[in-house]
Amino acid sequence: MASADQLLASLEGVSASSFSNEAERIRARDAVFEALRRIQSPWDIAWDQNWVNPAINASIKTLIDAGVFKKWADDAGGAPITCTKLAELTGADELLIRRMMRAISGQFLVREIAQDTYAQTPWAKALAEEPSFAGMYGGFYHELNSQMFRTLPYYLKETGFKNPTDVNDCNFQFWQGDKNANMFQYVGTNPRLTSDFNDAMECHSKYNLTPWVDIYPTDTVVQSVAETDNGQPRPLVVDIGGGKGHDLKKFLARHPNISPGSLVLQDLPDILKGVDVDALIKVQPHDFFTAQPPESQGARVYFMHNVLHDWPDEAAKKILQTLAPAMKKGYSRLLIHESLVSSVKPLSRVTVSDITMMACLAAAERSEEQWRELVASAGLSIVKIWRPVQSVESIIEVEVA
Ligand SMILES: C[S@@+](CC[C@H](N)C(=O)[O-])C[C@H]1O[C@@H](n2cnc3c(N)ncnc32)[C@H](O)[C@@H]1O
Repeated sequence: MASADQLLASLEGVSASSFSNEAERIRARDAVFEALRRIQSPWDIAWDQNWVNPAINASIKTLIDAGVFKKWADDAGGAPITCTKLAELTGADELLIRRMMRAISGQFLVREIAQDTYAQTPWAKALAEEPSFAGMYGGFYHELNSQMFRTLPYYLKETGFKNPTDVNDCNFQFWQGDKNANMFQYVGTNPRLTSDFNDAMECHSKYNLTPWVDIYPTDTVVQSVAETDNGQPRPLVVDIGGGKGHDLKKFLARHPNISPGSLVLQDLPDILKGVDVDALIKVQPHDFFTAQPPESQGARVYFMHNVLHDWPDEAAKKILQTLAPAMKKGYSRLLIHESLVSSVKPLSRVTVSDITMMACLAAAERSEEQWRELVASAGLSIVKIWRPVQSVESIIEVEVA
C-alpha cells in the first residue's frame, strides 16, 4: 500500500497533457473522480453539491460579467495578476473581486501563486478566448436550466412521481405557471436567451462531442451522384434544427469544394435571426412539424443533431413521419446524431443530459432499443449505427423502409 506521501507525489504534476490520447485522458479522469468519491465523506459530497456548486457558479458568472477573464487576457496578456490590478482593469470593487477570486481559487480554477496573486489555468484562458465557452455560464443555464432543476423535484412530487411525457404539460409549464408555451417557444421570444442557447449548443459541439464528419464517412455523401430536379441539383445535406450551423461548418471545412446550395441550414425563424454562416450555406427557416419545402425535398442527407432527444416519443415520431415523404427511397439518408444510453454503466454525460431533457421538455435520451422502436414507428429503418469509441454520441443512419 502506497503511503499518503507517495500517492500525493504521483498525482502532482498530472495534467490534461499527461496522456497520449483522449481515451487515456478520459479513463484517468474517471478513475480519479471515482477515487475522489471513495475518499470523500458523505458530508464532503453534500457540501460540494449544495454549497460549493451554486456559490462557485454565481462567482464565475459575476467575474465573467465584470470582464475579469477577458481583461486579464487582453490587457494583461494573461500573466499572473493581483486583484488590485483586476479591479483597476475592470472598474469593479476590489474587495468583491478578491472574495470571488479566493473562492474560485479554492476550487483550483485559477492558481494562487503568491498572496492575492493568481495565475491562469486552461479553464480561465478558455473563458477569455472563447465567447461560447463563457456562454456556458450565461442566461441559458442561470435563467433556464438551473430554474428547472429547482422545480423538478416539486413537480414530480405533485404528479405522484410519474415519468413525464407531455412536452406541453411538464416541469417547464409548472415552473412558468403557464401552459401556453414549451421551452423552445419561450426561448425564441427572448433574443438574449436565444443567443445564449445557440452559444451553449455551439459550445457543446466544440468541446463535448466528436465532430460528425469524424464519425460518418462524409466522402460517400460528396461522391454520390447528385440527384437533380429539372436540372437543379438537390441539396447534399439539410441540417434540420441546426441552430447556428456549426455542424454544416464542419462539413464545409472537410469538403470546401462543394457547389452553392448544397448545404441547407434549417431551424425556427427566431433562432436563425442573425446567424452568421458561409455564403455557400443556404439558411432556410423551417418548422420540422411541417413538410419539407419543395426545394429541400429529395436531399442526399437529412441531418438531425440532438434534435429528437428534445422530444418525447409521440412528438419525435411525428417529426420523423413528417420528414419521411421528403426522403427518396434508395438515395436519401437520415443521419440521427445522438447519444445512446448503454444498458450497463451508461456515460454520466448521457445520464445527466437525460435528466435535463426530462426537466426542460419531458423528453429523454434513448437506448439502442428505444431508437430502433422510434425509427420503425415512423416507417423508417436503420441501416447502421456508427458508434465511435470513447465518443459521447453515435450516428444512426436511417433510410426509407
Ligand atoms: C438541442 S438544439 C440542437 C441544435 C443543433 N442541432 C446542435 O446540435 O447544436 C435543438 C434545436 O432544435 C430547434 N427546434 C426546436 N423546435 C423546432 C421546430 N419546431 N422546428 C425546427 N427547429 C426546431 C431548436 O431551435 C434548436 O436549435
